[in-house]
Amino acid sequence: MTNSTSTRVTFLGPSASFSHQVRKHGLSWSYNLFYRAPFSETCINKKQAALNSFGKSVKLFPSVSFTQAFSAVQNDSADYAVIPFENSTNGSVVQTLDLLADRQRLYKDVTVCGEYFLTVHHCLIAGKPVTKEEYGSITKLYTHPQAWGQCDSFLTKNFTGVERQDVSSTSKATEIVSKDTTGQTAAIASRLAAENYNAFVLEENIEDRADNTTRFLILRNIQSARTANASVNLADNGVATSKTRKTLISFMIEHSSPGALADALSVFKSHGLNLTSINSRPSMLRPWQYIFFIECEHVPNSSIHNTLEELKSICKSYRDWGTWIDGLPFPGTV
Ligand SMILES: O=C(O)C(=O)C[C@]1(C(=O)O)C=C[C@@H](O)C=C1
Repeated sequence: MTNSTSTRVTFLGPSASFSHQVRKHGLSWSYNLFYRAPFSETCINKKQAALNSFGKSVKLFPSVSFTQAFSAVQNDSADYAVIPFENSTNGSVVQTLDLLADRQRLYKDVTVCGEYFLTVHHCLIAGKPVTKEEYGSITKLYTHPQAWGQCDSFLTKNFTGVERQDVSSTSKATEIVSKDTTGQTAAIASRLAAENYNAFVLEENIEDRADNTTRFLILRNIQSARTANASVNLADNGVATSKTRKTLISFMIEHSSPGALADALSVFKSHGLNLTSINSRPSMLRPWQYIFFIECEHVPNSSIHNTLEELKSICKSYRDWGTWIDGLPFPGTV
């Protein structure tokens, strides 16, 4: 697929999805991933230097689904995958949580090694110019399921009762509507996607909130020697050392035991660890049993290992998804 000297990064395709833009805009995640002490502190462009020090060029390739991106990391055909985890307006990306639940143990070597926050601005896009007065001619809308909830007010105001078609990505939605010159279909996607598929932006910034932001996780294969140096290196003495770390774990508890979840959570409390997210998905073993996902933040070189060992000892099943450098530029901001 690509030559072995390039770093292979997969994203939700086709071109110009938001996942793709993480890599286009987001050298900073590669900065966090690839930052290693050996390169010169005097480099003018440290981000580029980080990439150079990694010694590889980056080859991007699209996956048709998040499932395919997870598989690409597991079977070592991608070094990294960029996967949306949560959106500040619409909440958790359930498809991603279901892959992280990994009920069939298909992704046993997949681990999280970084994160990236992308401000997401949506546009209404069509294959021909349509004025606001003509919106009534649009009978079908296309986008990724996550985007509907991010543009709810706009859709309620302008497109109540109009058919909605889920598609695999916002860029796919744009590709579809770009071929329709009747003015009867429209997509919700980025301006970049409209430009990429020569489609028309009918309206910009249709998201409910101007601060609409999606957090993406960066995945790698824990067995891969190709990316071993890119995992969060807790021994580094560079910029990265001072930044907060995040750790994601998934676990199941004994559901019939009263207080089992409270016991699990109190492990974090007793070690003074702040939880930054908590999610659950059905276990699929029995109705009303859940897999829980917890993220906590901690300072470098903290006793996180002891905390996790304690948690593991009281859980029915347990998985450590990895530790990475907090991607927020400043606490509480994006
Ligand atoms: O469809 C895309 O463009 C994606 O990258 C997926 C995705 C998501 O699943 O959250 C990413 C960012 C936006 O929140 C909307 C869609």
